Amino acid sequence: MSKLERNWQYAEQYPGETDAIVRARRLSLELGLEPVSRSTAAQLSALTALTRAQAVCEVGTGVGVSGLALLRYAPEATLTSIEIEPEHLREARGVLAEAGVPSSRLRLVEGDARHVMPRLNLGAYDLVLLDADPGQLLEHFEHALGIVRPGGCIVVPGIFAHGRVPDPAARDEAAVACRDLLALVAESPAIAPMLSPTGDGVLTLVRLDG
Ligand SMILES: C[S@@+](CC[C@H](N)C(=O)[O-])C[C@H]1O[C@@H](n2cnc3c(N)ncnc32)[C@H](O)[C@@H]1O
Repeated sequence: MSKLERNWQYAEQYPGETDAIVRARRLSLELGLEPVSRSTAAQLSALTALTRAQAVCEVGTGVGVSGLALLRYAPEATLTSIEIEPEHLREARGVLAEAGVPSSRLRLVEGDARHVMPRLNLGAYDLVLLDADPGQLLEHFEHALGIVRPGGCIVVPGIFAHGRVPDPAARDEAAVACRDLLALVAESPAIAPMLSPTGDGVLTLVRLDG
């Protein structure tokens, strides 16, 4: 194992998780879903604490690993979470209820994010997590940019598309979409981008004022 791989593995094993997140992670893997990694979950928890988040939006609920992480240190926050698969949303509802998250802090929306996001309030969210279909990433990003407040952030886990993005020979839909987003935000005067190798890559985009 190389030094970089050891660093990565250490960072992934470092964060402690609540019992509820551990249970959700197990369920998620049983259902064949890919939840955010441990270190990514820790970053999400810290980001909502850092931004003192009141309103968080998530695209791709899965069964709730990232949702629990987003709410972990944000006692004031409400989570709007969008999921296209009714079965995933049903499991997530159970996971979040069992974890003791009051229903008043949750808005779980069943539907395609491409149709749901345009109905959300503009500039109203402190943090928007995009963790759904990478092929639709650019479309989700355009909507996210509209609903995040200035100074808030958009977080995209899995931005390396299972390690294919850094491989120039990889030209599948997900890798191309991730590369296109990375190129777009690198040029944008409206965004401060931060790329981290956590998990399968986490791209954090701060929407600048103005
Ligand atoms: C990687 S999983 C999400 C994992 C979750 N964020 C977690 O950490 O537990 C991706 C989810 O996005 C959902 N999804 C895919 N396309 C979607 C869309 N257009 N709108 C809403 N949800 C979508 C899938 O059904 C799946 O549950």
